[in-house]
Amino acid sequence: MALMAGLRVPARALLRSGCWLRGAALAGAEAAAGLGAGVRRFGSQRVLVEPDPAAGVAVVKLKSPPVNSLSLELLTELVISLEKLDNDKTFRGIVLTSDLCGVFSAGLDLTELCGRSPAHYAEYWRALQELWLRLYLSGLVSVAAVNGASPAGGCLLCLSCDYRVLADSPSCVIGPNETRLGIVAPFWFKDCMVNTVGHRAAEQALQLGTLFPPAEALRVGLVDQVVPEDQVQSTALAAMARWLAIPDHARQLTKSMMRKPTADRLAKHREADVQSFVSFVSRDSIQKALQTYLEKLKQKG
Ligand SMILES: CCCC/C=C\CC(=O)SCCNC(=O)CCNC(=O)[C@H](O)C(C)(C)COP(=O)(O)OP(=O)(O)OC[C@H]1O[C@@H](n2cnc3c(N)ncnc32)[C@H](O)[C@@H]1OP(=O)(O)O
Repeated sequence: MALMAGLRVPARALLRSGCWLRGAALAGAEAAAGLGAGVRRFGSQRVLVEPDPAAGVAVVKLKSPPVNSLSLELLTELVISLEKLDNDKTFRGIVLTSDLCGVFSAGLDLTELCGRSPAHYAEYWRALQELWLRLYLSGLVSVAAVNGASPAGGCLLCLSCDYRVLADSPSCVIGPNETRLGIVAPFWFKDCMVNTVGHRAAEQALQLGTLFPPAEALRVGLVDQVVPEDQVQSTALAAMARWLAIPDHARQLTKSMMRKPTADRLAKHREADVQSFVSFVSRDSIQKALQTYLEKLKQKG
């Protein structure tokens, strides 16, 4: 383990994909996009917010090493940041990205789903629902700058945004791989997939647990653009400018018209969905499958 700014970060996470070497190039790209030195950042331990008040845009960076897995803490901090931005009239759009190299988000934190109490599972699932509803229905324009792998819950975050830009790198796979872990995506994740790629492609990807490489993700419509790694954030900001050219009230009403029926399916039955998750994840067979998967991940490391 290496110690960095008070965080315990595995050395291999820092070395991943030549992160240190690429840091300078990415900082240059950020500066070119107007988000370099001098910008006052805020946020929390795991969510960094880089505001550009003049543009009305905030870049929201997940920074929960080693892989931005969606722990209860990360979910909670992200909800708080989004709520703040949603309620601040300075901002009209957010770019959601990762502060880590090579990983956007590893999806749900599997340690939250293994060996915990039913009460914990329920609290965790409520936090995930809350994040999804807030992001999916946000009045802000949301662009995902997907600069790393984005399986399962990571893919859900991207699908909840209005537009997706993915880095063109073999490690930047994205998709709903739940079935490969022996678990099942919730119906609202399925709905998001269907709304984005259509029923047939969603069904295949969900059943097979497909992780799409960038070209395939673009072909199927899971992402809107694939660009070189060092252009992900600047491309996301350029896309944002196009979306912000539309008057907010018209765009927001249209977004709500498109998305509210999907969100309402969950919003109206949240507690039943929590209970269904708790009883599913508490099953011995599911606990065993998740533990085996987690152990394999750890052995790989
Ligand atoms: C029940 C219904 C729920 C349905 C909804 C959503 C389901 C999910 O989201 S389940 C999670 C699915 N996610 C995955 O399958 C991704 C698993 N991770 C990976 O494939 C790789 O870690 C990844 C490609 C993201 C990054 O690869 P590397 O850069 O090579 O990192 P490592 O694999 O070495 O991992 C480092 C470290 O992190 C731990 N890890 C990874 N993913 C998770 C996770 N999702 N939850 C918890 N912990 C995770 C991994 O075990 C390593 O730990 P250490 O060995 O202790 O360092």
